Formats: sequence, C-alpha cells, structure tokens
Amino acid sequence: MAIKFGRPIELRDTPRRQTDALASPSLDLAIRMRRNRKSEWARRLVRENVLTTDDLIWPMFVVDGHNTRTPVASMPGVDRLTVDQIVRDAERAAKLNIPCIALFPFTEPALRDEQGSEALNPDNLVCQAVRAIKKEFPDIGVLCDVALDPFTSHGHDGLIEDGKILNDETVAVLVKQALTQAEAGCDVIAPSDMMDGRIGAIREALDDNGFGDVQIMSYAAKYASAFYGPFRDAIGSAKTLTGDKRTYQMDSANSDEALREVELDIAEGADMVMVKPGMPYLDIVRRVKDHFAMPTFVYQVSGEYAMIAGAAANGWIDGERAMMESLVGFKRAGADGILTYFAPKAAEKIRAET
Ligand SMILES: NCC(=O)CCC(=O)O
Ligand SMILES: [Mg+2]
Repeated sequence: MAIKFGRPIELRDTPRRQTDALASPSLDLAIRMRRNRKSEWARRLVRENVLTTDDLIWPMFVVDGHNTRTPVASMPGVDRLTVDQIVRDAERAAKLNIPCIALFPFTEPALRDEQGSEALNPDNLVCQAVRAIKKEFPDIGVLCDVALDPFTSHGHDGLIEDGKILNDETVAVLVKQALTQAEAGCDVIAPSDMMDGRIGAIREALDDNGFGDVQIMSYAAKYASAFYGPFRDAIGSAKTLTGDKRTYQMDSANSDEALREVELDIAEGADMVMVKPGMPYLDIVRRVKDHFAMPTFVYQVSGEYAMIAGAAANGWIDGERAMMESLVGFKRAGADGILTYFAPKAAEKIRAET
C-alpha cells in the first residue's frame, strides 16, 4: 500500500475525522513509529540486537617482570601486565563470563631482531602467559596472534629483503610460530599478518602435528589503518616501524577485495573470519556476514578505543554510552563477536543491568 505523508493514498477518499487542525493539531497517521519507543519495556520488547558477554574477546598486553601493571598512555584504562597479573585478569574475565582472551606481547627491544626469532621461542612471553592462564583457568579460551611485528626490530609482520616483505618465506616462519603457540596450549590461532596462503599452510601444519582441534580465526580483511597507532605504543613497535604496511594490508577504499580475501581464507581452512578495524568498516562486516554466513568477528582496534576513552576522559562524550553504542553497532552490522579493549567494562555493565 503506497503511503504518502502518513495517510494511505487508498484512504484519501474516505471521510476524515472532523478535526479543527488549528484548535487541536493532530496528524491523521495510521502508523506512528514512536509507539514502540514509548517506554523502556516497549523498547526492550522490540529490540533487534543485544550485546551479551558471550560476544566479547578481551585483548591483553603481556610484558616481562613481576607483579606489575604499566598503563599504556594512549589507551586510558589499559595496562601492560606481567604474567602473574595476566592470570589475575584471566580470572576476572572468567568471572565476568567472557569466553575468550587474546594475548599480545611487549617484547624487550634487546630480544627483537630482523627475523623476529623470539616469536619461535617456546618460552617467550606469550607462551608463558598461555601456560600460566591454562593452568589456573583451563576453561577460558585463549587466542594467540600470529605475526612477527611484536618481535621484529623493524616492526613489520614479516621478513624483509631489500625493503620488500617476503611472502612465502614469512609464511614458513608463521607456521612455526603457530605450532609454538599451539604447543603452549593456545586454543585459537589468529594470523594477523596478511601474507597470502598462510591459513592453508598453518592448518596443514596444525593437523600434521596433532593440533586438529586448534581453531583458526583469520584476520581475513585487515586494512592498512591509522587506527592501530596506540596498539603500536602498547607493544613497543611505534618508534621502530619503518614505512607502512600497505603492501600487505588492504587499501581502505576497497570492499569487493575483502570478499575475495575472506573467500580464500575460508577455502584454506579458517574456522572464523575477522574484519579489522571495526567502526570505519561496518559495511565490510555486513557484506562478509551476508555473503559467507561464517562466524564473523570484528576488531574494535586501539585507535577506536582511544577515541572513545580519550574523549570521555575529557568530558566530551558519555564514555559508557558511547562504548555500548559502538559495541551494539557491531552486532547490528552482523558480527558474532568483538575483540575490544572495552571487554571487561562492557561485561560489567551488562552484568549490572541483567
Ligand atoms: N594484530 C593485532 C593488532 O594489530 C591490533 C591493532 C589495534 O588494536 O590497534
Ligand atoms: Mg589473505
């Protein structure tokens, strides 16, 4: 039924209620969208998307030392944690019913080299943290990032020769890094490097080495983004990174290309796929979810966190409401889960409200 200015055209000929428009201004509207918004219970009843603690993955930063929490200046409210402290936050995550945590290391500069060799050390910070967490809280999911950037002196995700990031040679190292992490007890391998063919190579190696149950969450559509800045502060690669990552991460102007990236990773054996960053790429999340119907994740990255947390700290926005609005926006776009530094805060808010 065609509707124009509220009153169905088909009804235009039927007698109207007699009203004196001036004395009692009242539009003759059959449909009033505001009725379903009239009170909190009514809004709850028609709500289409709900954020739960099951949707959250909490990224954490691990640093060498003991019993120390060091604030990351560009991420207000986020700390680098020593292994014993990460176990305490894992406990907090478990109590908040957050299903999974993600680990990122701050590697001492002396341990970084051109090849990122520390990534293959079975006793590196990430492996230590995985073992410590799994010992105390075996039921929480632990996700480990696969890429060389926290370990290389140049801050790139792969090996470099003559200024070029080598693809196949890098994949060979990433396979070893993934096996090292699986050996430590990691549940989900999450390659974030954007080399071609790494998902298939890692899947094959995991299967050949008795890690058939270890899942792969692929950073399938990862864009070269300015929003990663605070993360690079947190892992200590901001100052050392030479150049940018545009020869391997995606061009922010592209959308069809994201579907091709995701399609390849699914074909190579990804169990879950991810779009990153989040807020500027909600259209990509929606396309990926609609196209592949895969478990689809989104990373609300450090710069997105910093924008909200920083503005809130200045009193420019209501931080809690902006946090929740941004997170439900990901659900609305089709995400099954969100990696977010807000995870503990959001989980606490959800718990307080239910
Ligand atoms: N591989 C993980 C990241 O690069 C995270 C980026 C961010 O939070 O800015
Ligand atoms: Mg790819």
